[in-house]
Amino acid sequence: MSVIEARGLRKEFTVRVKRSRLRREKRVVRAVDGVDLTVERGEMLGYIGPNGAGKSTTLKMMTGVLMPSGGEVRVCGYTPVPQRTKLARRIGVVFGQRSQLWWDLPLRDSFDLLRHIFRVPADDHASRLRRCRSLLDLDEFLEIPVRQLSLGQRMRGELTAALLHGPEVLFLDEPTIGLDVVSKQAVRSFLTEVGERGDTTLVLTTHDLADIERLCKRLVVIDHGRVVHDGTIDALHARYGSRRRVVVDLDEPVASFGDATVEADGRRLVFEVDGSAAAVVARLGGLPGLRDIAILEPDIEDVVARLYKTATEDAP
Ligand SMILES: Nc1ncnc2c1ncn2[C@@H]1O[C@H](COP(=O)(O)OP(=O)(O)OP(=O)(O)O)[C@@H](O)[C@H]1O
Repeated sequence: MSVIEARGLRKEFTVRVKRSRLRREKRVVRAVDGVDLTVERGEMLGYIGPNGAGKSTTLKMMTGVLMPSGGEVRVCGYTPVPQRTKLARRIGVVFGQRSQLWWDLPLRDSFDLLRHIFRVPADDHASRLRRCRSLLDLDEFLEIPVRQLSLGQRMRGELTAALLHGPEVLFLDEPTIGLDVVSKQAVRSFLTEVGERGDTTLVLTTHDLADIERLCKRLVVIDHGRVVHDGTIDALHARYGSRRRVVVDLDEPVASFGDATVEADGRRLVFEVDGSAAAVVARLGGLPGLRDIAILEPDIEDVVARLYKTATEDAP
């Protein structure tokens, strides 16, 4: 069953652009330009795109913060803006740059207030909070006012706050932005656990592609407000002909070796292979001074960079 349905979803902003000292012109920015999207229950969807592509605007329309200029969107069966209050009970939202917590209150008090606002039965609240406390290590800062928390601690608090009422869909806009590696890992492991239970749909925007690789099977790429890819990460690699690389380091330089690219003054050979690297490795036996061999999987950063570049070149 689909929990999100968008058809021809559009959002335009009218902005005033300074043309000269006295002249200002109105310009229409098409932030989201006809997005079609269906998301099924339990999916973990990565929604990515370059800066200004329209990701946050899409999420804002899906969560009832912004009214679409055109098209349709339904989330959990509701039309987000007019049915915002009902929708709020069914979704959780984490916007990395904004907080849903009470700045001056200890984290625990924010959680209690949310329980009352969403009228969550005490047992459900307690069991969800217990789970978040253990998975996100909240105990050491539960009693500290939110304004004194580090970014990583606050983000763990935000995730908890977004989940305490048991939402069906969790919207996450840049949830790992600015976090150190340990906090990033904590957030990713937590979201993996949430996703694997299968009852919460995750929609995640991020510029950190490691988040996507770790969490999302399906990737939707948007550019200039339009969807330019919708499919698995593997499909993206296949579309852009990503290949594995065998990198061979040598003690002595060589001028050439078969179809390898020679780098580092002849001390490094790089082979590109489709599928198994065994045949390349077998050919290396006769090479003198073989120091090291590494097999590198296709890099999602490279593929996505190519995709953004192509999409920008094709844009109207
Ligand atoms: N309130 C607004 N008024 C005018 N223009 C806006 C407004 N909000 C967004 N835009 C414009 O709409 C476009 C899409 O912005 P949006 O924030 O959705 O992009 P994004 O993909 O989330 O970008 P980023 O990765 O940089 O956060 C941009 O050109 C932006 O300048």
